[in-house]
Amino acid sequence: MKRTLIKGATVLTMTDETPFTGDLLLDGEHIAAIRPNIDADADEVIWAEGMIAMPGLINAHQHTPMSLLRGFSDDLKLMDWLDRKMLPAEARMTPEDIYWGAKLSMAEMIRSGTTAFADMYIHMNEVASAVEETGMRASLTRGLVFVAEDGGRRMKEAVELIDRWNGKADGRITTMLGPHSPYTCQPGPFREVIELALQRDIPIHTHLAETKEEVVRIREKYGQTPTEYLYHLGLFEQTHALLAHSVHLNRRDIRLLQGMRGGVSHNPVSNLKLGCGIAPVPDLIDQGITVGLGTDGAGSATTVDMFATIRAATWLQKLDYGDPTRLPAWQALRMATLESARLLKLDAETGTLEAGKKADLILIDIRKPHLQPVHTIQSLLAYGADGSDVDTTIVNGRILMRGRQLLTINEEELYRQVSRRAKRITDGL
Ligand SMILES: CSC[C@H]1O[C@@H](n2cnc3c(O)ncnc32)[C@H](O)[C@@H]1O
Ligand SMILES: [Zn+2]
Repeated sequence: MKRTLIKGATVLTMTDETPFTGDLLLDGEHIAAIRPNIDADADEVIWAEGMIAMPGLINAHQHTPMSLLRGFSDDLKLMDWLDRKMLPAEARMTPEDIYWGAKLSMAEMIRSGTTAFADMYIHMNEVASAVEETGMRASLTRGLVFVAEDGGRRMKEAVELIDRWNGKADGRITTMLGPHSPYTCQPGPFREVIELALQRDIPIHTHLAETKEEVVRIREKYGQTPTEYLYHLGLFEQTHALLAHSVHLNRRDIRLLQGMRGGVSHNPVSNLKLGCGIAPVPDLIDQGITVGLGTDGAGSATTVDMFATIRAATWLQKLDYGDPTRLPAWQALRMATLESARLLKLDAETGTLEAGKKADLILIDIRKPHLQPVHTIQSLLAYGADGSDVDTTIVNGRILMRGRQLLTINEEELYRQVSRRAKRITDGL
């Protein structure tokens, strides 16, 4: 097993707010030790003076292949964007397109310090292959829309994905079930998915209350809010549910989520760009609900840089409340690490730097004008850093990027493939 020694970093474990100067010893997939000074034999030594070592960021809501649709359709309302632009483009995507789109997202994520993500899309076998090759950690979900109308094909694919990939790629791949949303999944199929999730102990990944239009649609159809709809289907009783967005929740909705397993992925950049609204993040946290951070797909958010997401999350709450004490830097960083890990059920393995946990970590180069001088590390990370400040990305003890060179992805070939495929998919739409 390979041993890697990282020397002289400013270590922010994310277990508490106090950084220290020290070393990390990685033994195979795990962190073997973290302390001020480690003298040990290692196969590789990384000299990390001037760098912050912290847990890799965890993107709790992605649609990785949508990077092929980045910039294809902007400045539309969600339902128009989805129905008129995304769905027709997705109908043209081949499994190979999905593979290259997913890889493009993974290149961007590794480059900007993300080590794990939750993904929901179609042709997920190809996404899984890309995860296996790039070395990232992921929780994968076959998105389920209108399953009552396809003779069981999508449900079959969802189950096949779980059977084929759960626990694979050295345990880096886990799986979920993905009823897309209250407005695309009718009560019968949604209930079936919940039962299956319970039988097989698989978490559920879904979208909830993203727009006002969704709230109106669900009220017209079922006489309930989207949250009440999912509550009455039994989603929050026993399943671990990852709820993307949860922007339009009233007080009663928030009470219905109290005590749930799982929690909410807040996706501020996507919400801002689609004009969806501001999620009630402080109220959710006050009620003890886990809130992590995600980007959503690049088709809506344009960027999947989690540093941009952290910054947007804090600014949005400060603006919304007219109060700069809301969602401070430390809390936003915790959302992007440990809280997101909880949403993916990966908090025993990642989300903080601790001996015994998986070696998923990043080194951020702060020898740059916009990251000096250093008063408070968490302030620099949340308000000043960009993904491009990440120097090194390590997942499961394997170095995926070093000195900003990707080691598991051929970028030249990647850009050739995606530009050709993106043109074909969107031509004339
Ligand atoms: C069936 S796979 C997932 C499905 O979700 C669509 N999608 C991407 N972003 C969003 C969003 O913000 N809200 C709702 N649906 C979204 C994507 O285009 C796929 O069709
Ligand atoms: Zn989404």
